[in-house]
Amino acid sequence: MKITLVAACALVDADNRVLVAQRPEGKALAGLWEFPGGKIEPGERPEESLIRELREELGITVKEACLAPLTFASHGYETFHLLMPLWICRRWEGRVEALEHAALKWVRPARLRDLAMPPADAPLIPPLIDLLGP
Ligand SMILES: Nc1nc2c([nH]c(=O)n2[C@@H]2O[C@H](COP(=O)(O)OP(=O)(O)OP(=O)(O)O)[C@@H](O)[C@H]2O)c(=O)[nH]1
Repeated sequence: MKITLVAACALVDADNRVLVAQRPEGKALAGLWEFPGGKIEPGERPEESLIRELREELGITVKEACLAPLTFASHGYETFHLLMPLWICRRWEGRVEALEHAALKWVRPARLRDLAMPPADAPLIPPLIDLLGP
């Protein structure tokens, strides 16, 4: 089974809310809410790839020093196994915009449980609640 490496980020605002982004129509898992990020391309370090994805998807600039590793997801999908480290980030430049997603929203960590998210993401929620509160 092929392992796909994806770098993802929980952006956290001053009220300890987390940004989630809705996957657009036409893509796998369309309509589900995910953490911004994407596949790590050959030759890229994971942090570089995450910074690139945050710029492409949200239009923000993130410094590597502002990324802190939090946890990871390991999940077997039908055609690949996803290994997805999750960083958290509280500082960035610019204002988030849905450049590639259908919508964005800021949610309290405990409310992530009420959202339709990819199956890989469920184990990411408790560490976020532990860190940020409900
Ligand atoms: N960014 C992100 N991807 C996630 C999350 N959960 C999860 O299962 N994934 C999976 O990780 C992969 C992310 O790849 P991607 O976003 O770069 O690629 P994609 O499916 O849009 O397709 P692409 O091949 O056209 O780039 C997808 O298979 C996606 O379903 C998540 O919270 N954030």
